[in-house]
Amino acid sequence: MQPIEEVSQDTMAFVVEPGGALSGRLRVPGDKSISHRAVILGALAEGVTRITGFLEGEDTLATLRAFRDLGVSIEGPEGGRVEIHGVGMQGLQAPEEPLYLGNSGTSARLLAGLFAGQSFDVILRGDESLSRRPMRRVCDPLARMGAFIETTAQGTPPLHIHGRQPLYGIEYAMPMASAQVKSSLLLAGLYASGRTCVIEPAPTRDHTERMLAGFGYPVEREGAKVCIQGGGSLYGTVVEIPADISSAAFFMVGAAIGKGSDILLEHVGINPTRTGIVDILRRMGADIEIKETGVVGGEPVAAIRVRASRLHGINIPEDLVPLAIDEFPALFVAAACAEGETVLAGAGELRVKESDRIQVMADGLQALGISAQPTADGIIIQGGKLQGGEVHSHGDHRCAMAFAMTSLVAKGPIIIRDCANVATSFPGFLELACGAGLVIRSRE
Ligand SMILES: O=C(O)C1=C[C@@H](OP(=O)(O)O)[C@@H](O)[C@H](O)C1
Ligand SMILES: C=C(OP(=O)(O)O)C(=O)O
Repeated sequence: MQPIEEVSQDTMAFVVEPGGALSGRLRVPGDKSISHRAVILGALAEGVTRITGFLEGEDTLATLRAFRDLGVSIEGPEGGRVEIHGVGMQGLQAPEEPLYLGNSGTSARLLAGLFAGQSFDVILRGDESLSRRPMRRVCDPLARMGAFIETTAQGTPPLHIHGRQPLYGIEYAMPMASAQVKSSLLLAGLYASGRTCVIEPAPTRDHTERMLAGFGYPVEREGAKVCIQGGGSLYGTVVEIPADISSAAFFMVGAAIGKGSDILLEHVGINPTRTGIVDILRRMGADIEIKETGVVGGEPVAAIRVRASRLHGINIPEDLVPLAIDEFPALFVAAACAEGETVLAGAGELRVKESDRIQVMADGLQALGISAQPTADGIIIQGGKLQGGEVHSHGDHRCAMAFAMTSLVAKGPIIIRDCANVATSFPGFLELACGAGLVIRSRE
């Protein structure tokens, strides 16, 4: 295995030229959340799991590498295909070294839950950004289940997860709407005695629950409460992963704002816990057509057509926030191009993602001449004319790709700094964006 580059190469910039329009048919890479879960459950299953559409991005490759380091035999990925020879619930082996998870919060939080129930110790580490992400949100409830996990004094990684701790099922009402926290506890719950129940303050993505069922593990849902009984088994299966709506989101926004644009995004996952972007853009006046084309791996998929239209500012309903949580950098760009004011509140979680996405986007939009006022848990954006200029993504993949879309309406060239992490969720973004009509190149 190649040595892993632990210090991010923060030198890569995108340069985008003004103008252009998006057109054609695009298929963005596989869903990141579903790809992580397919590897995790495939590794724990009895028998072989065959995955297609796997996201070959750095985040999901970090999860895959972690299981190889725990003795799981995994073939691929090659063209999105991965074959996992599951070792069963008790078959993971102690890793020789700490596991390096790069930029991936999902890997750190989900694996913390899973490893809490093992018979060996594991240390989880990450890059600069992951080393700042809050982990008490999983470590505290896991401790209530009997886990023993050490963090830094700030509650951040590295995480030292001590094995050989008997776990007990609990009922936990999450203080924040987080699919990572829910999934972490459910994975620990597989190893706990009794029932583990998680209550959500608002619906969050439910890929873990759907996929557990797909691997033959019963999951009960009663309203906002999801429960599993520990001690069962998972069975290898076939998992077809749809294109990631969070990656499609950049092109949805680009097509909505770019004069003359008309694109068709193919085979996109439209799980209702992920489609907040569609609801919000439609409320802003976007022209979006959705043609459901089937269900793959327990997830609904669709072709999404977006044509340019005049957008107007809105007050974003708070109940849509968890359903569009990763799409706000792109939505802020839509708001910057809309007529009037867009107000977002109840989205404090954006401040603890790969970057403080409220501040980073506000700074960037201001640098491009837009009035963007951060608040404690949101932002107020006045639509206006975007100028050219220089913005900084602070190593945040979603901010980098969102800023790239501003070129469709900007008056001058834009330099976006620190874009290497785009590969964490969207390998091939530059080529796909170029092919669709964005005038974009990278610069070292
Ligand atoms: O469970 C998941 O796969 C994810 C859940 C969300 O995080 P939170 O659980 O922190 O909201 C999201 O932002 C992240 O990109 C992926
Ligand atoms: C927040 C994200 O991912 P993670 O939490 O896995 O780093 C994201 O991809 O936008």
